[in-house]
Amino acid sequence: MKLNTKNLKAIQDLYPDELAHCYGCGKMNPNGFHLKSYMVDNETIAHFTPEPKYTALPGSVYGGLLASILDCHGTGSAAAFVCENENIPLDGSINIPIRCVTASLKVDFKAPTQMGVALELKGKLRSIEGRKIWVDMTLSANGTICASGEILAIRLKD
Ligand SMILES: CCCCCCCCCC(=O)SCCNC(=O)CCNC(=O)[C@H](O)C(C)(C)COP(=O)(O)OP(=O)(O)OC[C@H]1O[C@@H](n2cnc3c(N)ncnc32)[C@H](O)[C@@H]1OP(=O)(O)O
Repeated sequence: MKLNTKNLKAIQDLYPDELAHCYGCGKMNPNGFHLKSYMVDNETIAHFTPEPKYTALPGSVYGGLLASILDCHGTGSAAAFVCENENIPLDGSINIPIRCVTASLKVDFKAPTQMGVALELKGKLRSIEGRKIWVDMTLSANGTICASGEILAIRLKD
């Protein structure tokens, strides 16, 4: 189902400009994917429609692309969950002061991912332990979960 983002701020758009050059999600990278993740009811959600050049077998999406967008959805989700935990607003009133990078990313490919449709990524917080944030993710096409992922994101020191 299409997410109405009219009154929502993308987590990645709250990164300060100097930290927004990531190929997967940075708003300052003119050649990147510009993945945008949103916090909705204690879970994170993003939609992304791959271009046909990211083909694996004809009609299905290349797994490396799926891992890339799960990576960026995961770090964005981790930052957002820390913000929620620390009552830092995600409404765009400030840039978020939390920076998280990927230490570990696991992806299980469960079914071929159909090309030509909007993929839906969801993230749920598993736990926060000090600087370590674990997020569980799914990636669906047409309502079918095609991949699941788990990320360990590390909050960078100030
Ligand atoms: C500024 C970012 C803005 C947003 C950009 C979007 C990012 C998009 C997603 C990406 O592609 S990020 C790029 C890919 N990732 C990297 O390049 C990270 C490379 N690794 C590092 O820079 C460091 O290893 C890292 C910052 C993750 C950790 O180094 P630190 O010196 O800050 O911490 P430390 O090594 O003490 O680890 C902190 C904790 O995490 C644990 N840890 C670190 N790496 C781990 C690992 N791989 N598996 C399991 N645990 C791990 C480590 O054991 C420790 O646990 P404890 O606190 O319990 O002792």
